[in-house]
Formats: sequence, structure tokens, C-alpha cells
Amino acid sequence: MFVLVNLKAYPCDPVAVATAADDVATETGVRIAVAPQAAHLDRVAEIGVETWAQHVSPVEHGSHTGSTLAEAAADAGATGTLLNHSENRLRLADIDASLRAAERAGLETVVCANNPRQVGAATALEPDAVAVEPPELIGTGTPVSTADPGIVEGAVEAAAAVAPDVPVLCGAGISTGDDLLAARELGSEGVLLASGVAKADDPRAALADLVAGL
Ligand SMILES: O=C[C@H](O)COP(=O)(O)O
Repeated sequence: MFVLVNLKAYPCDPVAVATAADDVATETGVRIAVAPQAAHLDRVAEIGVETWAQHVSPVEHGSHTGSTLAEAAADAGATGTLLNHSENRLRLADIDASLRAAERAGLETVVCANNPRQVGAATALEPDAVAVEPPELIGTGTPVSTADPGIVEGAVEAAAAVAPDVPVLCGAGISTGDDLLAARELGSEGVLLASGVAKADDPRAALADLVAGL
């Protein structure tokens, strides 16, 4: 299972979370990555933890003020990027262009989607993986893997119908080891989570609990 921890714009210490994630990944052998704010990519990458951008813009080098250039994210130490997160939706053409920008920069990609139909469409754009997240469960602490198992199973089927080799992650409300195991049972190959770690009093304990059953 791949555990991708999105720090969003939460007021956590990105270096402390990254250090905890790196420690737990090393101790358990579970693949854990951290996606901080773009301005914190280099500080997080210096820890040695797998570091992802939260987004890259659908642009190349040029006159694009305010953009997050894929090459700049890679230069800062990112090795992957989320795209089309529910809190940063893109138009179809921009998802495609951001995917190509990420490929150009050598970044692994996960495209987020709300539901199985969107998962199918996202899979057709040839990302490395897709992630299904029902927006109404994001940040609630109610895990998608038990609150809406059908959406995870539907996403796995929708992706497989387009490209059987594209893994599906799921996210929204995931915070415990039981949530993670339930996601795996449904065919998910990883989880995307945020508040369960970024808002935890003890991120290291939260991560250790998350992966303990794997
Ligand atoms: O990127 C992470 C997802 O939006 C899930 O967020 P959450 O774990 O706070 O529900």
C-alpha cells in the first residue's frame, strides 16, 4: 500500500511530519510520501522522505506568473505530484497538460477524481495512478473505505476497464489502520490522507497506527 500524506495548507510543521513519515517508512518498509506546500518542497525533500507536489501547472517555462512549474517542483526535490485534487480542480485540457508537464519533469502522477465516472476519464489520460475521493467525506474523519465502499470498488472497476495496470488509491476520512485495511480489501492500492496526520497531536503515532496492520 502506498500512503500519500497531503499537508494541504494546514498549520503543521512540514519538517516534523516529514521526519515522522520518513522514520515510519524506514521502520516498516511501507511506502509513505509527503505532499507539502510548494514553498516547503525543498525543506521536506532534504529529510529524505519521498516528496510530492500538491499540484503542478499546465505550463512550460515562460511567462506564467504564479504558476507551479513542474521542473521547479522537481528541482526542489519532488518526485511526484497530485493533480486535480478536489480542492484544486482543473479543466480536462489542463489535467492533460499538467500530466504532460509532470512527465517532462520526471514526476510520478496521481490524478484525483470525485467518482468512478471521473476515474475512468482520468485513467484515459494515462497518469501513473488515480485516486477517488468523495468530496463530502474529505476532512470529516468518516472513512470512505467504510462509509462508501461502493465508490472505491466502482473506481477500481472503472480504472480497470480503461487501463488494468493503473493503480487506484482512495481518500477522504482515512485515519486508522482499520481504514487502511478496509481500503485494501476493496482493491485500493494506496490511500491519500491529510487531516488524520497533519492535524494529529502526534503525527508519528498516527502514521505508525495507520500502517501497523500491513
Ligand atoms: O488529500 C487528501 C484528501 O483530501 C483527504 O483528506 P482527509 O484525510 O483530511 O479527509
